[in-house]
Amino acid sequence: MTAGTTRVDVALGARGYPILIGPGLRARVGTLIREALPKARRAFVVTDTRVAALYQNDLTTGLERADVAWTLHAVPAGEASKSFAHLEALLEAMLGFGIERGTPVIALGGGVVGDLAGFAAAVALRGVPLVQIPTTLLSQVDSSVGGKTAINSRHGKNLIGAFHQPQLVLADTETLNTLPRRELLAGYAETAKYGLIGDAPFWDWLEAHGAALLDGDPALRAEAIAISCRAKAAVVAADEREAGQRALLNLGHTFGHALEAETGYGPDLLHGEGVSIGMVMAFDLSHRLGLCAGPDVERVRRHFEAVGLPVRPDPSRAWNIDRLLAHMAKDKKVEDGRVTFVVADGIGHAHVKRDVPMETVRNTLAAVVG
Ligand SMILES: NC(=O)c1ccc[n+]([C@@H]2O[C@H](COP(=O)([O-])OP(=O)(O)OC[C@H]3O[C@@H](n4cnc5c(N)ncnc54)[C@H](O)[C@@H]3O)[C@@H](O)[C@H]2O)c1
Ligand SMILES: O=C(O)C(=O)C[C@@H](O)[C@H](O)[C@H](O)COP(=O)(O)O
Ligand SMILES: [Zn+2]
Repeated sequence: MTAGTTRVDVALGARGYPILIGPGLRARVGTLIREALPKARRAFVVTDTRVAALYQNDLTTGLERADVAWTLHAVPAGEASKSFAHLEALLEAMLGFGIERGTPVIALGGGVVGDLAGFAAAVALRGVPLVQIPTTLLSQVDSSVGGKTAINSRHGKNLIGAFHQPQLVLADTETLNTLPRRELLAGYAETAKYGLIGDAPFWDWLEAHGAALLDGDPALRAEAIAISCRAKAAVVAADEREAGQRALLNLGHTFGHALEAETGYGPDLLHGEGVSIGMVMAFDLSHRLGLCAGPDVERVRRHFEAVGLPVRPDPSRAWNIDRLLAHMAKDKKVEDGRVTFVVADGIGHAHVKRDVPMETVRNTLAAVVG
C-alpha cells in the first residue's frame, strides 16, 4: 500500500471490502478499481454537477489509463436528488448504456450520490457491483461504508432502499480541501457520533482537536476518518442489517430525520445539521429519562456550538410538535407502533430503548421548539 494510505477492512466474508483512506487516491483510481474488479472493462459513473466540475476529469482520466471505458451521469447537487424521478432517470441511463451484471457503478460524490447510485446498483439487473468514491467528510466517515442505500419518500427519509455493500471504498482526503465549511461541519456531526455512541476517548480527542481538524489539518482529518471507519466497519460486520446494535448509528436520527422531513429535504437543513440537533435532543431526552447526567448534555451542546454546528432547530421557523412526532412515527425503527430511540447513559455509552414515553419526547421537543 502507498505511504500515507490507511486501509480499514469491512469483515463481511465474501461481501467484505477494503476502505482506503489518504491523499491523492483519485490519481490511482483506475488501477485500484482494476485490482478490486479485475474483469471490469466498462464503468458507469454517477456524480452530481458540483462534484463533476471538480473531480470528473481526475476520475475519468484514471479509468482511461486503466483501459476502463466509462459514461457519466450527473444529478443536481443536493438532497432533492434522492427521489423517484432521479432514480428513474438514472436507471434508464444505466440500462441505455448497456450495463451488465459485472459493470460497476462508481459513486463519485457525497452521501446523496452514494445513496442514490447505491440503490440504483442494488436494483439494476437485481444487483451490479458498486464502488464508492466519497468526496465529503460525511460520506468518508459514514455513508460510503456499510451498504445502506436509499431515496426519500413523501412519507419520510430513506424509506425506500436496500442493503447493497460496495466492493471498494476510496476516500481521497484531499477532496475535502474544496468542501465548503458548512458541509464539513455536517460531516463533523456524524464523526462526533462515533465518540458519543461508544468511544469517550475519541470524543475527548475531538474536543481537543476538532477546531484544527475543521480548519484543515490533513493529519487530524485522516485520523478522524480512519477512527470513524473502523468504528462503523466493526458495527456493520457485527450487525449488517440492523437487527440490533447497528441501530446505535442512528443516534440523533429519529429527531434529525423528522426535522429534515419538515424542511422538505431542501437546503435549509443539511442531514448532518439535523443529526447535530438530533444528538443534542437525544442527550436531553436521556437526561429527562434519568439516564444521563446534566453535565454530559451540556458538554455535547457546548462542543457542537463551539465548532459552529446548530444545536436547536431554526427559531425563526414555526415548528409543530405534533407534526414532528408524526414524522417520528414513520421511522424505520418503529416496532409494534412504538418508536425506538437511541439514548445514552453518558458520553460514549449509547444504547437502544424501546419504551420511551412519548410525553418525555414531547418535552424534549417543547424545550427547543415550544
Ligand atoms: N448510507 C448511509 O449510511 C448514510 C449515512 C449518513 C448519511 N447518509 C446520507 O447522506 C446524505 C448527505 O451526504 P452529504 O453530507 O455528503 O451531502 P451531499 O452528497 O449533498 O454533498 C454535500 C454538498 O457538497 C458538494 N460536494 C461534494 N463533494 C465536494 C467536494 N469535495 N468539494 C466541494 N463540494 C463538494 C455536493 O455537490 C453537495 O452540494 C443524506 O442524504 C444522508 O441521508 C447516508
Ligand atoms: O449506517 C447506518 O446504519 C446509519 O444509521 C448511518 C446514518 O448516519 C445514516 O444517516 C443512515 O442512513 C440513517 O439510517 P436510516 O436507516 O434511517 O436510513
Ligand atoms: Zn446519518
